[in-house]
Amino acid sequence: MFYYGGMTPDLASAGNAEARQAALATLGGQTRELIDAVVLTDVPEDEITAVTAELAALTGRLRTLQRTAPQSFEAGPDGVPRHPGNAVIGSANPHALPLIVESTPERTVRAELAFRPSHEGPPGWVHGGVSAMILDHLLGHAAAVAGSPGMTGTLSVRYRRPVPYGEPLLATAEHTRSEGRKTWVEGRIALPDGTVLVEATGLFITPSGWGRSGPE
Ligand SMILES: CCCCCCCCCCCCCCCC(=O)SCCNC(=O)CCNC(=O)[C@H](O)C(C)(C)COP(=O)(O)OP(=O)(O)OC[C@H]1O[C@@H](n2cnc3c(N)ncnc32)[C@H](O)[C@@H]1OP(=O)(O)O
Repeated sequence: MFYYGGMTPDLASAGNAEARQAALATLGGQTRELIDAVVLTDVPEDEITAVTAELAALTGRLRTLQRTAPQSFEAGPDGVPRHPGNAVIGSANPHALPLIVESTPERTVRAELAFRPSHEGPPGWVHGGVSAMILDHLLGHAAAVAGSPGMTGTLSVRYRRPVPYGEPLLATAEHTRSEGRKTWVEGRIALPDGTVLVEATGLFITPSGWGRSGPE
């Protein structure tokens, strides 16, 4: 089994932890809704001011108790690793889509996704850095399922066509080769008909301190 640091199958407190993660995921999802509402809102200025005041109060309530340690990778009840704080897959992170990555029996990875209005770069299209972030993560996941978890050393991205938001897309990636601690991976984001919009190659490096099971 592949574990990143801090991901421990602590079954004793699993029930409470699950309830808390579910609550945080719900908060994360509601905050995503808020972010998109802010991006798209056309309400009058006095309403903007009133909502801002309410949000400041809510922010203060959450800030009364803040954790200082990062959220770690952890095993979910189904044994699948998850990382609630992650910027790409984190259910509790409003910045995350969140991406849900599936592995295939051939050890490739895939994720159905739809970008949101808050991911806009050029007007009407997704920001190139956001596409790169998604591909970085997906390529890293492909390296991990191939047995070579690592950190991104190099990521090369080719933007073939503008990426729409609010439409279903498919991201896929696969391991191509490994040499020692270095692993090369390829991936792409495409329309449902297979038209490739963005493609990437990445070199992932297993840091010298890691075993096959991640940081030690
Ligand atoms: C069952 C499974 C389920 C799995 C389910 C969970 C899945 C979970 C998925 C998570 C997916 C996360 C995907 C996001 C991944 C990030 O976002 S990682 C964050 C971005 N990247 C970083 O922050 C990396 C920062 N850099 C570093 O930490 C270090 O420079 C590195 C990359 C670890 C390398 O350090 P090092 O181990 O000391 O490497 P070093 O000994 O200097 O060099 C080793 C070799 O690599 C080469 N190299 C080193 N750096 C580079 C570089 N940047 N470019 C090219 N070559 C390089 C060297 O030339 C050397 O080559 P050789 O001489 O051996 O031929």
